[in-house]
Amino acid sequence: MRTLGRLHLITDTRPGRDTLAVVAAALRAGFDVVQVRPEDHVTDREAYDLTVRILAMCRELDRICLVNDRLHIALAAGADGGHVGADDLPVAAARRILGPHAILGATARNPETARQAVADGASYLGVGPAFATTTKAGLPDAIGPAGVGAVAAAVPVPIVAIGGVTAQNARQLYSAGAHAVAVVGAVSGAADPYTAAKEFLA
Ligand SMILES: Cc1ncc(COP(=O)(O)OP(=O)(O)O)c(N)n1
Ligand SMILES: Cc1nc(C(=O)O)sc1CCOP(=O)(O)O
Ligand SMILES: [Mg+2]
Repeated sequence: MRTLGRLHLITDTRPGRDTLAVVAAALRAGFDVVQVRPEDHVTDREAYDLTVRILAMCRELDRICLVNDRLHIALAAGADGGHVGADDLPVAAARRILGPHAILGATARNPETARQAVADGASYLGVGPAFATTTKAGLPDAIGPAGVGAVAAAVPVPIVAIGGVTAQNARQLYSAGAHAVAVVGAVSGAADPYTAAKEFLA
């Protein structure tokens, strides 16, 4: 299995966002991983086409490409793995589908669910919301760097902190034990996504 990078871009396909241009800018700036996260209303065909295009961009620069929720699309496109949360396939089922070598991320918000996800086959955990965010509705309260750190201390797999992450607060999350951060709005919503992505590298 490939080493998981420390900067993950999650795609933003909301109206008004230029998804592919943002992905290109983040990859050019040095982001290591792109997670394709189609909106729920997007058809499988559209999600597949988006994944194929983003996967090609990742392959060109030898970066990792994951697919959120829709593991059949990850497999069909030949992506490196997928990510599941509480409303998706259970982690053990996701592992069976993806096979033993794929990267499989699972959302965990506390040490107990984190340990279970790892026992079930997760190779990394998405942990959050680290800070308040408006990108996704219905999330629980932010757990802060301390909450991220508590999960990191409980499991032996890499922790990817998510939710409200900016170039300014990312350091707190790495210091708390996160291996990586995952970002939507701080790059996608920036007037200049390339410069915004570069700020994370600094
Ligand atoms: C790295 C990472 N962490 C958490 C999530 C959230 O996954 P999930 O809880 O399944 O919510 P959706 O993204 O599917 O709305 C993630 N995608 N990536
Ligand atoms: C998709 C998602 N999942 C989260 C979780 O905590 O599970 S937070 C989130 C959105 C992250 O977007 P932004 O970087 O703009 O805050
Ligand atoms: Mg999900």
